[in-house]
Amino acid sequence: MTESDEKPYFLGTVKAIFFENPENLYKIFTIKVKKTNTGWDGGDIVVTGSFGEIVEEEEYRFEGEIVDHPKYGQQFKATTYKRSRPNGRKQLIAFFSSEEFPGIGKKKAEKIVDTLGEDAIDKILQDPHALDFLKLGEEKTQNIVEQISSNHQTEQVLYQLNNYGFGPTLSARIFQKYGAQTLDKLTEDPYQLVIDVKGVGFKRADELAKRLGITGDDPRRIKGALIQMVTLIVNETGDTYVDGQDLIHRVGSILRANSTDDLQQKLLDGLRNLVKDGVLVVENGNVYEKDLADSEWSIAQSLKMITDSFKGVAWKKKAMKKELHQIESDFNVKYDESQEKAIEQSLTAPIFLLTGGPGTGKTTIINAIVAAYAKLNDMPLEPESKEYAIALAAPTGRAAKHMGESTGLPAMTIHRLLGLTGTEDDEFAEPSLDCKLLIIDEMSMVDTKLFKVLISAVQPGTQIVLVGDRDQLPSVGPGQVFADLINSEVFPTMILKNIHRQDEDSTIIQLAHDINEGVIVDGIFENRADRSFINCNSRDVPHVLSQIISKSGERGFDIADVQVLAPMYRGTAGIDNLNYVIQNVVNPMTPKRKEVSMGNIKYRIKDKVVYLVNTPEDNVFNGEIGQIVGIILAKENTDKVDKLVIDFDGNEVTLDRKDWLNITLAYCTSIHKSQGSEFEMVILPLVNEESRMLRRNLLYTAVTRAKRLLIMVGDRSAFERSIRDQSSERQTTLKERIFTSFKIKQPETETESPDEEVEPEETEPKDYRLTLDMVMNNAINPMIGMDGVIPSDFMKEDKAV
Ligand SMILES: Nc1ncnc2c1ncn2[C@@H]1O[C@H](COP(=O)(O)OP(=O)(O)OP(=O)(O)O)[C@@H](O)[C@H]1O
Repeated sequence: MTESDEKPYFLGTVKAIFFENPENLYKIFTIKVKKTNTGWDGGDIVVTGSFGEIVEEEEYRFEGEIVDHPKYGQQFKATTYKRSRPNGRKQLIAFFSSEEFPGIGKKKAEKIVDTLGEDAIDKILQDPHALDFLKLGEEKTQNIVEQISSNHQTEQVLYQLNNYGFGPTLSARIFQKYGAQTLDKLTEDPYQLVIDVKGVGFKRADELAKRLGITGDDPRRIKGALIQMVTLIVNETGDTYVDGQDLIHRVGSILRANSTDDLQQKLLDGLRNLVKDGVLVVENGNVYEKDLADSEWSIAQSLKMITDSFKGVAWKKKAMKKELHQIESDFNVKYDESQEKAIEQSLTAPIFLLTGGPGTGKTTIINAIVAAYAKLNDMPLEPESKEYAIALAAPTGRAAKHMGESTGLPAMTIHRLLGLTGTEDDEFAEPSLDCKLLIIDEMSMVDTKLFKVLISAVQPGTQIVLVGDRDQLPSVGPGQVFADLINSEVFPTMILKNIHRQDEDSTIIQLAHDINEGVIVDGIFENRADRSFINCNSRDVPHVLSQIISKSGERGFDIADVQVLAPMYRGTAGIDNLNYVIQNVVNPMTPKRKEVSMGNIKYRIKDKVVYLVNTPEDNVFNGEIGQIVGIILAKENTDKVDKLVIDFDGNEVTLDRKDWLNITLAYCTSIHKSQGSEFEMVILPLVNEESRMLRRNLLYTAVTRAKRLLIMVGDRSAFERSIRDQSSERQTTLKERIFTSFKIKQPETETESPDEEVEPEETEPKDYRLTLDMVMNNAINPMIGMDGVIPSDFMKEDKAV
């Protein structure tokens, strides 16, 4: 279709930008066509692509291709673009006097063109002092020069990133990170991207490196592979460190293609340099991301500070006993022995841990603690009052809501409490909490990094109560903070065992407790009033689920109360397919309905969706479930953008298309995501194909989400396997950090004989672990971690290895 060998292009003036994603620079706008080689004669055309700054009413040249969008028809998908330089005196005067350059009116613009001529722009780009004659003052002149050159640079950089194969999102992130220096940084060391830019992995950096001629065992390549592998492994396993031997082995095999005999030595050198640069930490043969290593130390030290700064309580034990009796009478409850002890300990200890399965009274105890604390400390239980200093928080929006409802007091997500945004900015946040009593619910979901920020924010003298169920799934992010704190036995802890929920017909809670004990009871697959099991293979799961859901209405369940929980996204019985299937059963498309799509997902009014990020400004948080109540198409609103209106439990939020990546369908969600939420009816499909995921804590977590009805579907053996297989503990060193900070002698490990003096290793290293240890032991300052602040130049005294 082109008239010449030139790439297809359009030259035209931008009329209206009607979509703009600030995160990835993706834009959609129309242009008034001035010239093209495509033969297009359809008038204005819609242009899409990722662009730096695009100014309306300005002229650009776009290269790319015409595509046929299934819904919007023919558009021009631009891969590169260039702002047309204003041409001739008239255009140049209009350019300089435009709104882009405040302070320059028509007179001054004329003066610029008269003085610098028609190549004024080039002259300014080459010589930042070219405009000095205008005598606008240093700052103003500089602003104008920067504006002109930044337009110029952004275009160049994005063009080059596109050539390097980066899509719009990554290009934007890279550009935001390095700015004008992007191209220099990339050519110098493309692997630095792995460290600096989220979303760039080793493979991507490696492809770029290859184009730049960096291959084989180049130290930069080794460094990139090491750092990426550590991140990959900790996120995959949930451990806070990686075994050094394993790391060297795995990285070695990635780089194998060009391996040389001394690759191993080079890997160790690479590791040492990363330690020197403060990116990784090595200790006892284990390799940590610096941030995770620091977080563990920081947690331990904060806990110690909180413990040390607690000066005891101002009231007598007798007063507490009396108050508890009063509360029992007010709440009409008689606490059992362990519950009573839990309340007493939480009121008298600086840090108290409370764990228990469903129905053991955790919420009941939180209520008692709050009431007793307020009374004993003469604090009004009125959040508006100046003296009120209790903070209640949980890791998810739903859990926080539950906490708020059951206490009648304000409760919020930990992110909100700390003023975190859930974005990369949080890395630099240093929040401070001014409460006197802090209670965290669903503590098992809190990961190492979040707990570090939370506990660092606590001020001396604050009392802390951490509540959760240690047998549930651990946090999504690395670490198992709650389990580690309990296992350390450093803090007073109560494990609640008695089930108090009084419902005669309820067998779900007992089932959950049996599962937790690893007991495969005879009755598990028998039908009861509140639970049943349907045996079928994975192929039949979608069909069986459709049937159950169609009939759930007859049993009095609204679809909002029915939640399907599954372990994995892929597969016939996976979350993605089940969402698709269920949506077509409960909310099918009909010819007159509105429907919008994002990727493979279609959205209709009434669809159940889940929010995937934290947006405190809209009061919606990760994991919250809502319903689509409105679809406003681009042509129906002045913003010219498709919008979804979603009702999150009374909080209506409007999401522009660019934000739709923050939601997904929620008829079926992952068991991991369901933590901290409860549902009237839970349908739980488990099949043998998911064997990699099937563990006791997964099944236990899923079953404990069901309040009134639980329907288990799938392979009987998949359920049995889940009950039998306990997940292995995550590897962390938080407990050891706590022991060190609290100066507690570490228990001897099993391999060491307590009677024998361990002789220092004198033989030649036999394996990677010893080599690594030797290398690193020479390199590491013996004070490493002792104060939680590891100086970045601690390798300065480094000896040659
Ligand atoms: N000592 C008690 N005597 C009588 N009833 C109790 C007692 N403790 C708790 N309960 C009741 O048992 C039920 C479960 O208690 P609660 O909700 O506090 O448990 P939980 O551990 O928070 O459970 P879940 O995690 O499932 O929410 C509630 O109805 C509560 O009123």
